[in-house]
Amino acid sequence: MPAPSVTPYDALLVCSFGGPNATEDVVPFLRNVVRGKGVPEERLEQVGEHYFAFGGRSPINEQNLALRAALSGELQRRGLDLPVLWGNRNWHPYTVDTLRDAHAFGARRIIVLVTSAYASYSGSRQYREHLAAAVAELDAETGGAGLEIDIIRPFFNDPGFVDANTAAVLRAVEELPAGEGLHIAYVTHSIPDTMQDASAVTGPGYREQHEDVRSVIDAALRERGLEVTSSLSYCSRSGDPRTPWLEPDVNDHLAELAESGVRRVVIAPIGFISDHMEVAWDLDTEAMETARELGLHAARAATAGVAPEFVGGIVDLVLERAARERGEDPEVVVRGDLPAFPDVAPPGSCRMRHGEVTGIPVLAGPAD
Ligand SMILES: CC1=C(CCC(=O)O)c2cc3nc(cc4[nH]c(cc5[nH]c(cc1n2)c(C)c5CCC(=O)O)c(CCC(=O)O)c4C)C(CCC(=O)O)=C3C
Ligand SMILES: [Fe+2]
Repeated sequence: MPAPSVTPYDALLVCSFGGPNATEDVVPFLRNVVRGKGVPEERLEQVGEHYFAFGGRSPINEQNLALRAALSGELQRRGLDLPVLWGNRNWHPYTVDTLRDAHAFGARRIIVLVTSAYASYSGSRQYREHLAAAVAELDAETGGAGLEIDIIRPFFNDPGFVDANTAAVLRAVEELPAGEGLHIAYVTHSIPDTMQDASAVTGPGYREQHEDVRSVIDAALRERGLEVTSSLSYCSRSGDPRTPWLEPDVNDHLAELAESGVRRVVIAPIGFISDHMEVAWDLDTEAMETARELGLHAARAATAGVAPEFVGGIVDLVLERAARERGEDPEVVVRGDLPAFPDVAPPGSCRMRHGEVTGIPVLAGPAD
């Protein structure tokens, strides 16, 4: 077996959503996020209040810095020489600025970790539109920067991600008092039904990807003798209230669970990789309060964050892709029943945003 190598890459870019750092950032950040999206003003004001309640500061930036440091540490531990960079879609440091610096320092070929585990318009195609725009902007500035960018495939079924989530659910179960009626409420970000349908055109859809992870974690719990029931519900719905989004909402769902005799519940945010605002507000603040009001014992499972399994899995994915780019045929390991997503998805996948087909240029990459 050849020695692990990051060739042909010059850098790993962590490409994330971004979030405000201070009160005065909140409104311009939100404007960036919803530009052209038709999110009603009342919803924006509501979400603004969530950020203001946290002093105008999203936890997401510190979490991405921690992830960058953990990835750097793991690469160094394995003797791999690959700088790790960070850039965002919606707030500083913007991807284009990070890429401009990387290019000035001589980077030409960059592998990108998009910080969404699941493929859908929001979690994959939109990042590819964003990266294409950044590369085009640099090309225009430099008369052809010649940056080549590859994106790591969606990693929802990567052993590192799944194992980190399994371990987190097990720890959360231990926080609950002993007793009957244990339910694992897996939670993810809701998306419009049209976005769900589009995610399922060329491969397993967004919901189906989550169902796959749910069944792997359930099986791991049962293997340890835990009797559980489980479900998938959704948080953070946005948009026009008349537009259908994936349901049930986690709060409504908790009420149904309490009604049906569930007494102990683990809220497992498998849709998110860190405890950013959706988790801190929609789950830790709102859903946990709902659970308390319903008299449920509830514990929130940790997100993957910088769990060693997760970080190690991402480095494995970098090595896997690098090997393929060198023309080798590396082993590909997944958990669950779904296959690994292709490096470059078939044309037409995840095209639908809110019912309209987007005509925005994209980089070749996962989910299209
Ligand atoms: C699937 C999905 C993920 C999960 C995958 C992933 O992890 O990436 C995700 C993550 C995130 N979403 C985030 C923030 C926001 N998302 C919004 C709006 C929207 N999200 C959507 C989908 C998703 N979003 C959609 C379909 C919309 C409607 C508008 C549109 O079509 O795009 C809005 C506008 C206000 C509102 O209406 O909520 C905000 C502020 C943050 C940062 C949090 C922080 O600051 O800590 C993160 C990580
Ligand atoms: Fe979002």
